[in-house]
Amino acid sequence: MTVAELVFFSGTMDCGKSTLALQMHHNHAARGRDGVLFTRHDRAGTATISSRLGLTQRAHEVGDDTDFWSEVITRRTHGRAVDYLVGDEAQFYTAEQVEQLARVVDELAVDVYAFGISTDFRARLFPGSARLVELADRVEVLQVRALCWCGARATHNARTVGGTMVVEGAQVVVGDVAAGADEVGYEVLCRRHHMRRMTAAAARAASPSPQTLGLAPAADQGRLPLDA
Ligand SMILES: Nc1ncnc2c1ncn2[C@@H]1O[C@H](COP(=O)(O)OP(=O)(O)O)[C@@H](O)[C@H]1O
Ligand SMILES: Cc1cn([C@H]2C[C@H](O)[C@@H](COP(=O)(O)O)O2)c(=O)[nH]c1=O
Repeated sequence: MTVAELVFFSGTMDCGKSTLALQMHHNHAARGRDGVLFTRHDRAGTATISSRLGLTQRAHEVGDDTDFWSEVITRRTHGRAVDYLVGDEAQFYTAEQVEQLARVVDELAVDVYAFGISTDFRARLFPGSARLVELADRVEVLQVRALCWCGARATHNARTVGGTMVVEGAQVVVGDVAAGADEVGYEVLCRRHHMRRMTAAAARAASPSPQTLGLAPAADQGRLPLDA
């Protein structure tokens, strides 16, 4: 008999979190464990967990009024086992909801696997992610590396409009890394380029063909492309 855990699987956007969430659910369900899926504000729409690899699955949409303790108790009262919860887009959960998740682990012996980005476009922790870092038994960084345009490991999420990084705006704006030219989008960057606000488009503008030369743009002067 293992002790239940609260695990926070964290990484930048587009590093495979939702894919792993659905894989973990599949593997646990295949062994007869009873799990419940939750998400909040998935790009693909309400009450959905979607992976860029093409998997999608229905899930329960978390709202401000969701109480994870009640969610488990109600199901158990109706005869379900509820062995584990999978929570995607956990950065959007409230700090109080993360505390409910910790209580579900400790007092109801339910495993909780939470997936989300840690920091927003300004490199500030989301309140839900901050509480997860504070309370989780383990924080797991995903093994698949999302890469900055320079080839370094991407560690930060930039918000872009037409390829230009913006630093003003609401903390929550649902979007994707593959956004159209005039849309609000996102791009993953290493810290160095996040702090310099140097997106791929900005790097191209600074030096038209850095990849051809095998050198970082002059304005950047540093790591070689794909020197991860
Ligand atoms: N066409 C593709 N071929 C192979 N892998 C892909 C493709 N598109 C996306 N991926 C993989 O899917 C990952 C994104 O998975 P996803 O679960 O949607 O990420 P997250 O939930 O972290 O934003 C990418 O990092 C990449 O490894
Ligand atoms: C950086 C940042 C991201 N978001 C949104 C954008 C996406 O809808 C999700 C992250 O989804 P993914 O599955 O990890 O790709 O978060 C946001 O609202 N605010 C931000 O600062």
